[in-house]
Formats: sequence, C-alpha cells, structure tokens
Amino acid sequence: MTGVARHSIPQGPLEPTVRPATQGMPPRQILELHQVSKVYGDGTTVVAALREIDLKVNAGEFVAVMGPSGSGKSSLLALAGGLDSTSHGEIYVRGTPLSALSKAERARLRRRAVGYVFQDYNLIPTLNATENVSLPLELDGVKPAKAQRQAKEALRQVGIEDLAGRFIDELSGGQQQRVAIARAIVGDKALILADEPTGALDSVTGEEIMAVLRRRADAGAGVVLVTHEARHAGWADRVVFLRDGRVVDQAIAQNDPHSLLADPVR
Ligand SMILES: Nc1ncnc2c1ncn2[C@@H]1O[C@H](COP(=O)(O)OP(=O)(O)OP(=O)(O)O)[C@@H](O)[C@H]1O
Repeated sequence: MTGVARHSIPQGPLEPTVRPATQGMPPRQILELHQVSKVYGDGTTVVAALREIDLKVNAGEFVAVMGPSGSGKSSLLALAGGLDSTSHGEIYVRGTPLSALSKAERARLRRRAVGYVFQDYNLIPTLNATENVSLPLELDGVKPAKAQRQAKEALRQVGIEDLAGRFIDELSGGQQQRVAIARAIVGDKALILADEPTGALDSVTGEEIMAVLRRRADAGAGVVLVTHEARHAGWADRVVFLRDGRVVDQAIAQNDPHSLLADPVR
C-alpha cells in the first residue's frame, strides 16, 4: 500500500452537495474586489500584474481562477488575503475595506476570517503538524486544548490525522501540502484562498482535497481556488479566467469535474 493510500481522506460523498445554509436566503458577500489594479516595480521595471479587476464572492460560493502563467492569479489571491496592497481600487472582506485597516488589524482579520494555502506552504519547521495548524487559533486567543482539538479535526479532514505529531521535515511534500490545507480550513474561516493547493498531490488525493474545499463552501465559506487543472475547476460554482491581469471570461461550472474539457486561455 502506498503512503498516499495509507493517508487517504475519510470519505463523505465526493459529489458536490446541495447548500442548505444559504438556500433561499439573500447572498452574503464575503469578498469584493472593486476596480483593483496591481503594479510591481517602477520606472523601466514596472509590471502591471492586475488591471481593473472586479470580482465578488458570496458565502457558500466556490470560485476557481484560471489563466496562463503570469496572468495575475497569485497576485489576485495575495491582495484578496490582505498579504499585499493594491495599487488602485479597493478590496472588501465581509464588507470591511482592507485599506482602512492598520497592519495589526489586517493580521487579525486574516487570522480570524481568512484561510490561505500558500504555493510554498509557509509552514513552521520547528512545530509539528498539529501545532502548525493550531497556532493561528492560539494567537487569536483560543485555548490551547481547544485549538489542538480543532487542528486534529482539520488534519483528519485532509486525511493525515495519524501524522499529527510529526515535524514538518518528517513529512513528504504532499503531506506538508495537506498540513497547509488543514491550517487554512481550521476554525470555520469565512474565506478560504487556495493557491494551487494540490501541486504536490496525486490526482486521487487532489480530488479529495477539492471535495474538502467544496464541503467548506457548502457549509457557508467563500472559496477562491487558483488552479491550472480544468478538472479541479469543475468543483467550483464559477470559473474566472485571467489573461494579462484582466478578467477575460467567466463561466458557470457544471459541478462536474469532467465538464471543462480544457483551459480555454492556455
Ligand atoms: N513581487 C513581484 N515583483 C515584481 N513582479 C511580480 C511580483 N509578483 C508577480 N510579479 C509579476 O506579475 C505578473 C503576475 O504574476 P502572478 O504570479 O500573479 O501570475 P500567476 O498567474 O499567478 O502566474 P503563475 O501561474 O506562473 O503562478 C507576472 O508578470 C509576474 O512576473
């Protein structure tokens, strides 16, 4: 049996489910980008990474962002998560304009409301898997015992609860990626931002992670997934296509991973 199979995720149904929490209620907006532009550098080195982006994500909505390399996908996610500042335009998280927050207030909002899966995981090597997942909760005042319980539940959801006590350098790349995903989903975050969260995973585990994100959206979170994989975008409600920093197309996904035959902008 392979390591992947050993740590495979306890399954609920893999099929997307109906969203009971938000049905029949007016949509609650979790994220809004209003005319957002991002320019890096200056003078001759200037790069316009995002140009006048408008995007809204409601509670319970799963949005996939696709586009060629360099089209601005990671920049969009970093701005949405308050990790970087816009050059123009405004970003609202649960109605709060990020530009109105101090650095400390932004950090607090991120800890409380936003789960972020970084491309390079961003885990702390001196902590074990559980501690990496529970740390943001503890920093936010959750009692250690409760934070660790929640962390273990998040690790269970991504299929690696048996690795809870391992340090990061004792884990494979795929296992580290699952710890990073557990940290993003722990504590019922209102907004989950995931930047290519399955790159180190085999295709079966990748689909299982999509099912975890789908369930978070079905439970009421707003989910934004950056992906190159059309089959992963098939788990989303909506697919936004970027090219050269602009939204060039949007499509309603069929909630069928096989319905998007190819990435049309690649
Ligand atoms: N910190 C930075 N400084 C300067 N330029 C940057 C920086 N971050 C991104 N860029 C540039 O901004 C543009 C958009 O980059 P971004 O990483 O957002 O694209 P992407 O669609 O996520 O690409 P990929 O799929 O390769 O990850 C690219 O031209 C990139 O080189």
